[in-house]
Amino acid sequence: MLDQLLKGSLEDAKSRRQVRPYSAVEAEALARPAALDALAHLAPADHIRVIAEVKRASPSRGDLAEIPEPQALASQYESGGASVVSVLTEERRFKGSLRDLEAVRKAVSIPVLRKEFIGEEYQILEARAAGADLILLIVAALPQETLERLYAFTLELGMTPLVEAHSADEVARSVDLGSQLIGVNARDLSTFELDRDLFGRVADQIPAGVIRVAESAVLGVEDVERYRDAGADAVLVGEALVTNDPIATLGSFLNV
Ligand SMILES: O=P(O)(O)OC[C@@H](O)[C@@H](O)c1c[nH]c2ccccc12
Repeated sequence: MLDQLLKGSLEDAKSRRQVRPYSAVEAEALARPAALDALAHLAPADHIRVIAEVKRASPSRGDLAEIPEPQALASQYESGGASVVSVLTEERRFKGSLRDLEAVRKAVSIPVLRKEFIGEEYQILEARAAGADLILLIVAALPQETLERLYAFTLELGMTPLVEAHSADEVARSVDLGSQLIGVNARDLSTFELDRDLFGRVADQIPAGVIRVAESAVLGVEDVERYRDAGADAVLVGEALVTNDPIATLGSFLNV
C-alpha cells in the first residue's frame, strides 16, 4: 500500500510539473521568506507539544471531516496552542491539496508541515513555494540513498525534515541520517495496522537532544499521557482534532 501511495503522489507531482516546471517552482521556493525554525517551536517544554493535522480522510479511517476552510481550522489550532500545523496534501486517499497548505500558511504564524508521500526534490520545492517550513520523509518508502539525498536537499532549502519510522530498524536509519526530528508512526503504512506500544519500545534508540514525536492514534488524554511517559516530546494528532472541538481537545492535551 505504501508503494502505491508514493506512486500516486509522484504521478500527481508529474502532472503538476507539466504546468509548473521545476525551474519555475524552484524560483518561487527561493523567493520565499526564510522557513521558520521548526525545531525551536518543538523544543521540549514543560508540556507536550502538539503537531495538529488538517486531515479530511485517510485510507484506513475513511472520511473524517469536510473541512471546507482549512485556514479556519488551522487558526483554531494556533489559538489552541499547537506548535506546528501539519497539512495533508495527498489528493487521492487523504483528500488534501497544496491549495490547503497555501491557505493555511496565510492564516497562521507557526511552522507548517507538508504531509505527503515524498520521493523527489520537486515535491520539496513545491512545499517551500507554498510556504511550508517542514516536510515529511517516510523511511519505509525510500532507499537509504534517496532518503539521504532528499534529507540534504530539505536542509539546503532551510527547511526541517520530519523523518518518520515504523520499526527499530527504521529508527536506526533515521538516527544515522543525523535527523534532529524523528517521528514514530504507530500505524504501519503498508498494512494500516496499529502498534501503540512501538513508540515505547524504540524511544531509547533516539539520542538525547533529538526531538521525539509520537504519531497516530492519539484519541484521548490517556494516549497523550502514555506517550509522554514513554518519552515523547510531541504528538502528531489528526483524527481527534478534526472530529472534536479542536480548541478544547488541544487544551486537554496540553494540560497533561
Ligand atoms: O489521525 P491520527 O491517527 O491522529 O494520525 C495523524 C498522523 O499521525 C497520520 O495522519 C500520519 C502519520 N504519518 C503519516 C504519513 C502519511 C499520511 C498520514 C500520516
